[in-house]
Amino acid sequence: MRIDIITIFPDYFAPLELSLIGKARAAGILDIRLHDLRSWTRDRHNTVDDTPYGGGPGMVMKPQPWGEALDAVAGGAGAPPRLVLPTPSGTPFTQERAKRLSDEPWLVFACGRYEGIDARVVADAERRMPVEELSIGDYVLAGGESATLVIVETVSRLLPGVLGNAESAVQDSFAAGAMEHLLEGPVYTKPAHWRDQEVPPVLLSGDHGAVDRWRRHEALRKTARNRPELLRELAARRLHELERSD
Ligand SMILES: Nc1ccc2ncsc2c1
Repeated sequence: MRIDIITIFPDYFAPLELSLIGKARAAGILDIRLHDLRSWTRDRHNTVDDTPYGGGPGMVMKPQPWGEALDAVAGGAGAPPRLVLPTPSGTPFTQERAKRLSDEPWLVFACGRYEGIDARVVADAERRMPVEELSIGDYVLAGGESATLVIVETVSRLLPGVLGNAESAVQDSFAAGAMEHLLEGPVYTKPAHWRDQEVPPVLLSGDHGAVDRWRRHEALRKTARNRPELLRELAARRLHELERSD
């Protein structure tokens, strides 16, 4: 997979040289390219923003640098990339959406700042490529860079060869499988006794069936406490499956 990231803060993406993603880049599994949006500005101050039409607070990112950046990065011959625009007003980014993005051969991320990017940039891009506006949650960030890091990490770890055998076997909280859609319960490692706390005896019992039951019970408890709506969705899904099988 090729990933292009257009941003005014290329250094923000230094973490993509580390760990699993850094190794995947070195192995040629991932081709991540960073582009400084200011390279496409025309004034001596490298201006990328201006005041919003219609008034209001903050600044809006100008269309001209973005239009020319997307022309240069995504405008070549051949199949266009999918443009991913992280924005608080986007559709929710989920593991399911990450799986779909991981099937794409080429993604381009447009990292907006300030109050956002002039809307004509997306309208212009949609004439040449699919565009996906994604939100990673309902809170205030300074821009799209941290969201892009989250999306790139989530998508990249799904690519063949990125995770080692050990990691890929891990049942992440939201991965498909026996605990699908449940949160992970507590985990333990050596020593069995630490600061007057014991590891739950069932985990030392060697009874794999009992361990599985205990883990599912703890996952249900954690989900009921922290994300009760996931349990309601799980119950509704199971009821739907039962009704279909009747
Ligand atoms: N403030 C904010 C919240 C969510 C989000 N997702 C992608 S960019 C962004 C920015």
